[in-house]
Formats: sequence, C-alpha cells, structure tokens
Amino acid sequence: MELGVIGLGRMGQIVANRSMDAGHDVVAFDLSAEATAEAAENGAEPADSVADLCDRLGGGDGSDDAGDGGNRIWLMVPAGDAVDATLADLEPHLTGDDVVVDGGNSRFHESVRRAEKTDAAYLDCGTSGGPASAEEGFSLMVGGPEWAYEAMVPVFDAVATGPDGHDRMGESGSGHYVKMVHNGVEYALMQAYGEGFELLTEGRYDLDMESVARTWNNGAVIRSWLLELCEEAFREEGSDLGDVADHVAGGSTGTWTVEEALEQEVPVPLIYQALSERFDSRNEGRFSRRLANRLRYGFGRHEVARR
Ligand SMILES: NC(=O)C1=CN([C@@H]2O[C@H](COP(=O)(O)OP(=O)(O)OC[C@H]3O[C@@H](n4cnc5c(N)ncnc54)[C@H](O)[C@@H]3O)[C@@H](O)[C@H]2O)C=CC1
Ligand SMILES: O=C(CO)[C@H](O)[C@H](O)COP(=O)(O)O
Repeated sequence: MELGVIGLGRMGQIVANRSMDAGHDVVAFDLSAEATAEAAENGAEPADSVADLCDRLGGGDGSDDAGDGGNRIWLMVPAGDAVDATLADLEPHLTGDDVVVDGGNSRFHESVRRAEKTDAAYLDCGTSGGPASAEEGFSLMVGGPEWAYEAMVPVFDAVATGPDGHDRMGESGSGHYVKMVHNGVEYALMQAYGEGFELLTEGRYDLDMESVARTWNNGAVIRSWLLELCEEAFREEGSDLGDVADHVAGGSTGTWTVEEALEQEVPVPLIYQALSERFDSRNEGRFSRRLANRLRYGFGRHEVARR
C-alpha cells in the first residue's frame, strides 16, 4: 500500500519506518525539512507540502480490499491546532474514497467533529507504546468507519505489534476515547509505583531500588512495563534518582479523563489524585499549605514556620 505520513517526530518516524519495513511505500511530510529529510534517508519519498504529498500519492494504487483506490494518510502531529491546520491543507485534496488516520493524542470530541466535517473517512487512532516501542510496535485503538479500518489493516498490522496489537473500538471518537482512559490508568499506575518506591526510599531499610524493581519484575503480581521502566530509571539515575527534578509535565489526557468521569458520574479517585499530584509538582510553596500553617497559629497558637 502507499501511505502518506504527515508529522515525522518521535512517533511519525516510527510509523513511516515500520510501514516501509513491511513493504509499504511512504510519502512523507513534516513542517521541519530536517524531519522530512530523515524520513527520506530511511527510504520515504519526501514531499515539500501537504498538497505535494497528495499529488505524489495520486489517489492510491487500488490494491486494498476496499477496492476504492483512495489515498491513505496518517497524521502524527501534535494534538490540537496542528491537526486542524493539517486537515485544512488536506481538505481540498480529499474525497470520500480517502482514509485519514489521526494517530496522535487528540481529544475524542475533536475527533468526532473532524470526522463529521471531512469528506474522507476519518479514523481516530489512539497510539500507545511511545518511541520505546519502535522495535516491538505499538498498541493501536481505532475508531471510525469499519470499511476504512479494514482498508488500513495492512498498515495497522505493520505499525502495531502485529494483528493483535490493533482493533476497531467502534464508531468515530471511540479510539481516542479508549486512549484517553488508557492514559488516565497510566497516571494512576505511575503514582502507585511512585508512592511505593518513595516509602521504600524513606522507610526503615537501606534498599537498592533497582534490585527491588528487578525482583518485582520477575514473577511478582505487580510486574509490568512501567515497572521495567522504573528498573531502568534506577539503574541509570541511581536509587535516589540523582538530579531528576520533582516536576512532572504533561497532564492534558489525564485532565480529559477526569472531566469525562465527572460528566459520566463515574468515581475515579486514583486517577484524579495522580493528576493532582502532577499539578502539585509544578508548585513551589503551595498557598493552601501556607494558609494551613498560619491557621494553626490562629486557632491553636501553634508556631508558624516561616520561609
Ligand atoms: N511521544 C509519545 O510518547 C507519544 C506521543 N503520542 C502522540 O503522537 C503525536 C505526535 O507525538 P510526537 O511524535 O511525540 O511529537 P513530536 O513533537 O516529536 O513530533 C511532532 C512532529 O509534527 C511536526 N508538525 C507539527 N505541526 C505540523 C504540521 N502542521 N504539519 C506537518 N508537521 C507538523 C513537527 O515538526 C514534529 O516533527 C502527539 O499527538 C502525541 O501526543 C502518542 C503516544 C505516545
Ligand atoms: O500518550 C502517551 C503515553 O501513553 C504520551 O507519552 C503522552 O504525552 C502522555 O501524556 P502526558 O504528557 O499527559 O504525560
């Protein structure tokens, strides 16, 4: 199959490379000429604009089971404005035979809106695994029209870990919805491992955290890829994590998960707590704690700690 890939950063290069490794032809475009050149070095046909990419794809080769011969285009740009900007550039070139996959972390509401607006069949594809999964392949959670999913199966087989690494979750939005919840779970798991290792670090034994993580990773109930990444972090940074800062970035997908849980009236206290801890990591001298400190003086004449 011929595939256009737009957005060739950490994730898009992997989409392109894994597709080419499986025998697909890739036409590649990124706003960054360096990123496009990197894809070209790996065997992709470079395009210098979205319009040029569509010209080079030229309507597909008609070799897929859908028999429609439309273009197949995978977006791997940052969620938000970049997706809308790319779609605006694509729009004049799209027909109902084309399939556009958004493999980024877009908000599911926005994917539903985009699917309704575009002439092409639009697949919202939650992608999990990150750049560390370049060799193994990703887990892909796809929403959108069934025929479009079926038309993309050869590429999904290549980009995912294999046929079991992707599935159609349901209608438009469902792929990004499932990925949003996945990320909420990711936050909570990270928080749980973090709390456990913090207690072990602050607790009563002098422990080697890499050894603990390695031992847990071999047969323990709580073994997981995230725990393997904990083991790697302790091996590379040391048991005390060296100079790694107490500051966690990101947060959008976790926020959306909590907002959705509130809307659905589903309790997600662990995910919410993990998100709050992340926000808290960005504050120095929390106002609420300073006020609590001062209030204890107010009601109990307890000494006020001052900075
Ligand atoms: N990095 C990760 O672990 C994961 C990222 N994702 C999602 O995948 C998407 C891409 O992420 P990354 O590759 O990590 O980002 P990145 O920042 O490494 O790459 C994004 C690329 O898109 C290009 N770009 C931006 N606007 C563009 C436009 N209008 N037209 C063409 N190219 C444009 C940039 O030049 C850059 O090369 C995001 O939605 C992200 O949330 C999903 C799962 C994991
Ligand atoms: O989707 C991912 C992993 O599954 C991305 O790494 C995402 O950036 C993680 O979310 P956040 O930036 O909020 O930590």
